Amino acid sequence: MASDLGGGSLLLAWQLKNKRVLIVGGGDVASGRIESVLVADAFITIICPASGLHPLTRKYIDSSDRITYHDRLFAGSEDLVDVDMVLTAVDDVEKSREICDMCRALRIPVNVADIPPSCDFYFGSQIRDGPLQIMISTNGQSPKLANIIRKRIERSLPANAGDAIEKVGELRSQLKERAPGVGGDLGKRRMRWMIDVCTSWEMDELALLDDEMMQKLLDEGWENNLVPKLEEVGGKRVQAPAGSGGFSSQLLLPAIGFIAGATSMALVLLAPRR
Ligand SMILES: C[C@@]1(CC(=O)O)C2=NC(=C\c3[nH]c(c(CCC(=O)O)c3CC(=O)O)Cc3[nH]c(c(CC(=O)O)c3CCC(=O)O)/C=C3\N/C(=C\2)[C@@H](CCC(=O)O)[C@]3(C)CC(=O)O)/[C@H]1CCC(=O)O
Ligand SMILES: NC(=O)c1ccc[n+]([C@@H]2O[C@H](COP(=O)([O-])OP(=O)(O)OC[C@H]3O[C@@H](n4cnc5c(N)ncnc54)[C@H](O)[C@@H]3O)[C@@H](O)[C@H]2O)c1
Repeated sequence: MASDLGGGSLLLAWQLKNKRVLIVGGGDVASGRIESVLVADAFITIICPASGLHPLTRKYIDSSDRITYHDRLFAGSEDLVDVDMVLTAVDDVEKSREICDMCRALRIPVNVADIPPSCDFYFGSQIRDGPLQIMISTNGQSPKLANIIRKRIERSLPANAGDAIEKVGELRSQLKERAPGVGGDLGKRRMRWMIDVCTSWEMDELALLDDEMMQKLLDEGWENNLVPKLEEVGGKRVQAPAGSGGFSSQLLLPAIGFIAGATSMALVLLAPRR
């Protein structure tokens, strides 16, 4: 119901590839920002006196060709030219506010680590497993609880979710090459078939897909509008070690854990603000 909506933030997977991110500050918090931004394939400029660099920040500067480093204090709006995003993590509240005001005037999205009202977006506690990305946000209420909840969710995830997603991604792109086009009846059939594959195969089975199996799945499955089983495309289930409770319980327990993790995350994300 529309009247129940509000009080949250927009959750997105922001595509930063080859965009320019300015990080002001080089301490502990900045080093975490650098990692988050490098994962997203952006170009980074760091402005911070060398005396304030955290060892991790120094390591990133020395090892990444995506980072341009300036050994000085933030100089003013000339540092904001051609910048797509600004992250400040400095121990100087007045300077932080000043940088935020300049960014807002230039309409550059900005995050100020120590002043939530000066943030256009917040960071969150992150889980990454290949293409799987989970962010836990408490919408500014309790970063430490976000960190604790992340650890619980991490423990409950299926071991090979990242592999399964990668394989399904490959299958999807091969299917789109075989049956190209956007929208229309073909698009609907493509989506229906992908949904059927993902729901009728277990996560462990999807993680086993190789090129040959994908080819068979497309030749025999997609072309005939059906979903063959793992064995029918030449795959073999991995035998559970003796005494482990067998294959189905091996799959079932992580699945229950995942649903619990996802539910707890949803509860956190949807919890009303105080
Ligand atoms: C999730 C995480 C991501 C990351 O930074 O990468 C993150 N903070 C993390 C840790 C952490 N931060 C702080 C503590 C000390 C304990 C505590 O205060 O709880 C710890 C815990 C620790 O260090 O273990 C202190 C703190 N944080 C903020 C302020 C300013 C303020 O609130 O006024 C103060 C000083 C408060 C004061 O002076 O008292 C503000 C923000 N911190 C956010 C994110 C955004 C909201 C996230 C959300 O709503 O969930 C937001 C709003 C802005 C932003 O940073 O984007 C990362 C955990 C990653 C992980 O380990 O998994
Ligand atoms: N958002 C969060 O998760 C979070 C967590 C902990 C602390 N904080 C807050 O974030 C801020 C940064 O924390 P930190 O632990 O990285 O601090 P820090 O002291 O380790 O680092 C601050 C850095 O800013 C640099 N700096 C100061 N003024 C500058 C300027 N004008 N131009 C360029 N660089 C400048 C310093 O040289 C230093 O490298 C603090 O105010 C802290 O209270 C935020």
